[in-house]
Amino acid sequence: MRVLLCPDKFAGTLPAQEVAAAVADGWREVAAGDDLLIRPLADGGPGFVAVLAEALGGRRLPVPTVDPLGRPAAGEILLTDDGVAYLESAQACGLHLLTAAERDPKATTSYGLGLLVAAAVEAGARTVVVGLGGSATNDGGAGMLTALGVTPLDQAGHALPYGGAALAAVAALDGAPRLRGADLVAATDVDNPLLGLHGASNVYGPQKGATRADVLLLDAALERFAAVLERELPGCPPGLGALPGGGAAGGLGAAILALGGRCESGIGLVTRAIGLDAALDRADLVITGEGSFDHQSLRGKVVAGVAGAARDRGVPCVVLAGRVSTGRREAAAAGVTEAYSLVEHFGGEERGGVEAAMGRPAEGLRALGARLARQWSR
Ligand SMILES: Nc1ncnc2c1ncn2[C@@H]1O[C@H](COP(=O)(O)OP(=O)(O)OP(=O)(O)O)[C@@H](O)[C@H]1O
Ligand SMILES: O=C(O)[C@H](O)CO
Repeated sequence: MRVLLCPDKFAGTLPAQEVAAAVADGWREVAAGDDLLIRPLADGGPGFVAVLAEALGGRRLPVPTVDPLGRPAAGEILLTDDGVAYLESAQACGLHLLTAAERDPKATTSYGLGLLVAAAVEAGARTVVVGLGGSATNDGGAGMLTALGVTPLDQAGHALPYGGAALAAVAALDGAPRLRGADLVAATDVDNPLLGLHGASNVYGPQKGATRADVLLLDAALERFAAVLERELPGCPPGLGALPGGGAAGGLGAAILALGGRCESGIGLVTRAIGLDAALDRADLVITGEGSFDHQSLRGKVVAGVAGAARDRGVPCVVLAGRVSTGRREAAAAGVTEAYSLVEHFGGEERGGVEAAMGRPAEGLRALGARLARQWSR
């Protein structure tokens, strides 16, 4: 039997590779002879580089960088033989790098991502693919641009402080981007535009700590910044504020577009790179999953995408998640055959299941892997 294991991360508890490895361990305890295809997934957010490194090979280069508050952070670039560098915004801008009290998109900066891009260019990359998502920043990529040699200035010609709020005073740019002709690609987790009701500040600002008043201020500041980028960067497309993907990672998508780059779907890029379609064609059972399997998952691109693709091929698809809150019927309509939760596995919410699920996720996934093998292996 051929089983395809292609989970997303369990945000906050386990990276996608460890989810897949734990389920595989459990399955093999019961049915060692089965053929397990392990293809962890990512959508541009945390884990993008690690997932691609496993699938593509190449050289992993550690690069010291800074976090959204300017403190040292560990970054990494994946360099492949064909001159493509892959890096991820979450390593420098990630929400997971801050405590809840530190979250403030008025002040957080994407400067650290600029250091990673600069290092990729320095290492000779001809194309730099930047995974976007899971960020704590809403600075329209202003910090990244600064690290690449383009400094936002106020009316008096002074460099602006870091953070999204300062862009309310942006009037001009100084300098030219140091990219040595490299092409930029944003691999985005969402296709929201930079501005407006569906834009970065309104939709993702609150999860980064923005109040209602902050959201209004940040959206207006980004509008002003977009006008400056359009006016001063020769490669910037018109109508920057409305372009799909521009609102990913607090407007980093728009900054990459402004530098003459393009945006594409992160999960689309990852599934192509790892050959997911071919793996699905060969599978007798698909196991996917994520931290929280909820109504958002059914509209999202990772788990819903896998389940839909499995259904199209008539292959059963099982979801394993930390918690499950979808109805059976709506999950079935999306192509999900069965869904299991770690919280239930550990006895349910009333019996300490949440603490156990959060504290010992790999143990629970191993047990669920064994249970699925007992049920499905033939
Ligand atoms: N081991 C676990 N046990 C129980 N719940 C978990 C576990 N790991 C993660 N979660 C829950 O899942 C949530 C994260 O959901 P998930 O992994 O689906 O990502 P997300 O936040 O929806 O981000 P994305 O949009 O990138 O998928 C956490 O906030 C937590 O509530
Ligand atoms: O980082 C963010 O702002 C969200 O994940 C959307 O890209």
